[in-house]
Amino acid sequence: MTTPTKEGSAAVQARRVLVLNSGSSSVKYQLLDMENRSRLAIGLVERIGEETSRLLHTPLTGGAATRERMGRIADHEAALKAAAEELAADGLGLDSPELASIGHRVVHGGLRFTEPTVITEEVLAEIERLVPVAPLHNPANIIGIRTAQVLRPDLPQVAVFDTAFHTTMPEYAARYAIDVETADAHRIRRYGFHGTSHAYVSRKAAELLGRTPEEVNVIVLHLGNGASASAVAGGRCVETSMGLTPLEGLVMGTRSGDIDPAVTFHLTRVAGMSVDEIDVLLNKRSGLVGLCGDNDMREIRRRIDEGDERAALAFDIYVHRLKKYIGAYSAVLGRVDAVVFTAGVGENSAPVREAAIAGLEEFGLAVDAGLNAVRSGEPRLISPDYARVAVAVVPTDEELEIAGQTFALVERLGRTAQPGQAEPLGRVDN
Ligand SMILES: Nc1ncnc2c1ncn2[C@@H]1O[C@H](COP(=O)(O)OP(=O)(O)O)[C@@H](O)[C@H]1O
Ligand SMILES: CC(=O)OP(=O)(O)O
Ligand SMILES: [Mg+2]
Repeated sequence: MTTPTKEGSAAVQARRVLVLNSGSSSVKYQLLDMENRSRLAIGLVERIGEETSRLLHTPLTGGAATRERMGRIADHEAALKAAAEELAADGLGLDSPELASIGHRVVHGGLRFTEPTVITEEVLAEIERLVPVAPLHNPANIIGIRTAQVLRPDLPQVAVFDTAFHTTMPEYAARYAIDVETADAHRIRRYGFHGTSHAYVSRKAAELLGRTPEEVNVIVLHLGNGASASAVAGGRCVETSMGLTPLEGLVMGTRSGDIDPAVTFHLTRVAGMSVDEIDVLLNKRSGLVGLCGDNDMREIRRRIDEGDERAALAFDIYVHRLKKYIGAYSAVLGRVDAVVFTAGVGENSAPVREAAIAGLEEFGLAVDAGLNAVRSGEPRLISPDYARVAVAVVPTDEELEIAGQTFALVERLGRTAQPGQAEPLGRVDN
């Protein structure tokens, strides 16, 4: 993209993309140069709204060190403004004519958004409409977008949706077996999340195997604080574990994953809990934290090493659920070329990977202890040569993927726009 300078004379190449990943209480951001797909700066604002907010900012050019700001950052708007100040202090301010676009991770896009989308008022209204099915995520995404629009009203803002990759799921995988009229009236179905990660990781896994994405069937296990599994056949998602909301499926840091839905009626009737209380219970006080009081796998492993039985049981429940999904998705795919671990737990916890694959030799799966113990930021195989199915660790990079999709879209639109017609960018609706 070419952007006029402030003087309106010579033009500079706008090749930078700022990526914003706004979570319920945090904002992660990265500024990337898409000329060579390199990072210029990365940062994180956490515990937004608390007295103990913290901003960590790392410039990646010029060798400067990480900077830390402690103390209350009231809301997502303040967080983003603080991040913009840090970037400006490194000479990477958002007012730069080199900035081509701001790419936003948006968690719930329903069925409508299957591609990266330039954000218009109408697109924002749709993201807003989906708040009830992504209450922890979409509101934060909306504030991130609104604040970025104020900071750079002239730039196209692009939404990249967690749900987009999963829209290829066949109807029989996406539809719940409940009354069709009720489901359709309220758009109740499996949407799936973490799609940007599942897409990126499944593609990288094919590369690791020396094949094209079209040639391989893979099971991706995205194990972060939120966790989800997906079955990807020939580059297309055919099944995933998260559902209408990011609550279903695997055991997560604070979310229960699969339970009998009748647990909710039961709690209403016998414990007198309200719907909102049950929502908090299942989303924030369940999963690993509900089982043992900790949601960080490092801490859980440390406690297990000290003989803590609650931590050991939480670990076993977490791994048992993973194993069930590996088995189920092996059946769904018929032939599996690779099982791939990614995100914080998947990339770093050798004990989780070992335990999840243990006993699956009949499925052609095995882990080599030596390879599994290697720590690396690179995609790598951890299965022995004799194993029929590869087991791999592939670090995810949602920000790079969002930046790539954002930049490709604004470049495409920049090319199709007529000279002097830059303005309609903001109204493109796809
Ligand atoms: N070295 C490690 N060993 C084991 N688990 C780790 C390690 N580093 C991070 N984790 C796990 O990864 C989780 C965070 O994963 P991440 O993908 O960053 O989550 P999110 O993006 O959802 O915030 C932590 O809560 C912790 O359980
Ligand atoms: C959708 C989801 O669960 O996201 P995260 O893992 O970032 O909470
Ligand atoms: Mg994540």
